[in-house]
Amino acid sequence: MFRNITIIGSGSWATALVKIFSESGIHISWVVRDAALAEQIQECARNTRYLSYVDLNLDFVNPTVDLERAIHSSEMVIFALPSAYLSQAAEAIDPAWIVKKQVVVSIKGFVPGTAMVPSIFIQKKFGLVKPVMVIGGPCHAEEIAIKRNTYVTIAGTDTTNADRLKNSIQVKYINGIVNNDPSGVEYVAILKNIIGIATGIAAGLNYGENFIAVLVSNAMREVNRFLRSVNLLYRDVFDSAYFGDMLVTAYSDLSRNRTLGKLIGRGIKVSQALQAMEMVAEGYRASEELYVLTKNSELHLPIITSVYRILHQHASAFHEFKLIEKQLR
Ligand SMILES: NC(=O)c1ccc[n+]([C@@H]2O[C@H](COP(=O)([O-])OP(=O)(O)OC[C@H]3O[C@@H](n4cnc5c(N)ncnc54)[C@H](O)[C@@H]3O)[C@@H](O)[C@H]2O)c1
Repeated sequence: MFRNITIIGSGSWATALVKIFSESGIHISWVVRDAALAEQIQECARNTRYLSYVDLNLDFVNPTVDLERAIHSSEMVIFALPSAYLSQAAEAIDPAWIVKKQVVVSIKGFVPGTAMVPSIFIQKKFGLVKPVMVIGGPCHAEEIAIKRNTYVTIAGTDTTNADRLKNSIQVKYINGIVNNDPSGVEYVAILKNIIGIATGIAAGLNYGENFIAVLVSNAMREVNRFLRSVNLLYRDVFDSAYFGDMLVTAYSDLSRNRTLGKLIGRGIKVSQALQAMEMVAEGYRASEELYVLTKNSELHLPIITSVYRILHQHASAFHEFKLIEKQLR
C-alpha cells in the first residue's frame, strides 16, 4: 500500500482522486494552482472551485503550492490536470526530485505540440527509473463525488506495482481493474473524447438513439483500427478501460465533450460553443492533433475525420453527418 502521495492538479478529477485516496487513509500532498486556493481548502476542507460540495478530511490532505516539498515527502506522484497544462507543470519540477518516484498520470489528451500521450511524455521528460502508470476510466468525477459504484482502470507495464496501487484504494465505491497497456488506455481516452463530440453533434442535429447506437459501434471500429496501428499488443477492446470508457463519454450528459458537440449540432458556432463551456473539453484539441498524426496514414477514420473538419475547418455538421451516414454499417 502507498502511504504518501502527491497529487498535482486542482480541477474536478484531482479533487475526486484526493477524495478516494484520503478516504483510503493515505496522506496526500495536494499541489494546487495558487496559494489562495490552498488557503481556501485549508479553511473550508473543500475545494471551493470544483466539486465544492465534497467534504475532505484535512487529517489526510495537505493543500500546498510547494512542489519540491510535496514530491520529497511522497512515494508516488499523480498528475491529474488537463493535458494543455501538463508541460507547464512539468517544467516546474526538477528531474532529480522525481526520477526515482513512482509516477502516475490521469490525463486524457495529447501533450500539445508533441503528439505524445502523457505517460510517454513524462517518462521521457524525467528519465524515470520506474515505468509510468495510468489511472483511466470509465469514470466521471461527479459520480465519485457522490460515492457511486465505479470501476477505475489502473494500467502499468509492471503489474505488481499496478496491483499495489489498486490495493491502496480502500473505499467501497471504487473497484480497481489492473491492465498492462497504459498507453493504449490513454489513446482510447483521447479518441473517446472525439467520439463524445460526435455523439453530441448527432444529438444536437436531432438524430435519435437508433442512429447513435450505430454511430458508436462504428466509432469503436475506428478506435480499434487506430489502436492496432500504434501498438499491436493483445488487448480485449471490450474491457471497460476501452469500450466502457468510450460509452461513458458517448452517452452521458456529464460528458463535456458530448455537451460541446450538442451545442455545435444545434447550430452554435464552434468558437462560441467553446466559450460557453466552463470546463475544458479536451476532444477539441485532440481532434486536431490526431488529424496531424494520421493524415498521411492509410487508416480509415471517417467519423473522427468529420469531427475534425467540423471543429477546425468550418465544415457543416449537417453535411458531414450526411457523409458519415453513407459509411455506417
Ligand atoms: N472530470 C472527470 O471526470 C475526469 C475523469 C477522468 C480523467 N479526467 C482527466 O483529468 C484531467 C483533469 O481534468 P479535470 O476534470 O480535473 O479538469 P477541470 O476542467 O475540472 O479542471 C481544470 C483544471 O485546470 C486548471 N487550470 C486551468 N487553467 C490553468 C492554467 N493556465 N495552468 C494550470 N492549470 C490550469 C484548473 O485550476 C483546474 O485544476 C483531464 O485530462 C481529464 O480528461 C477527468
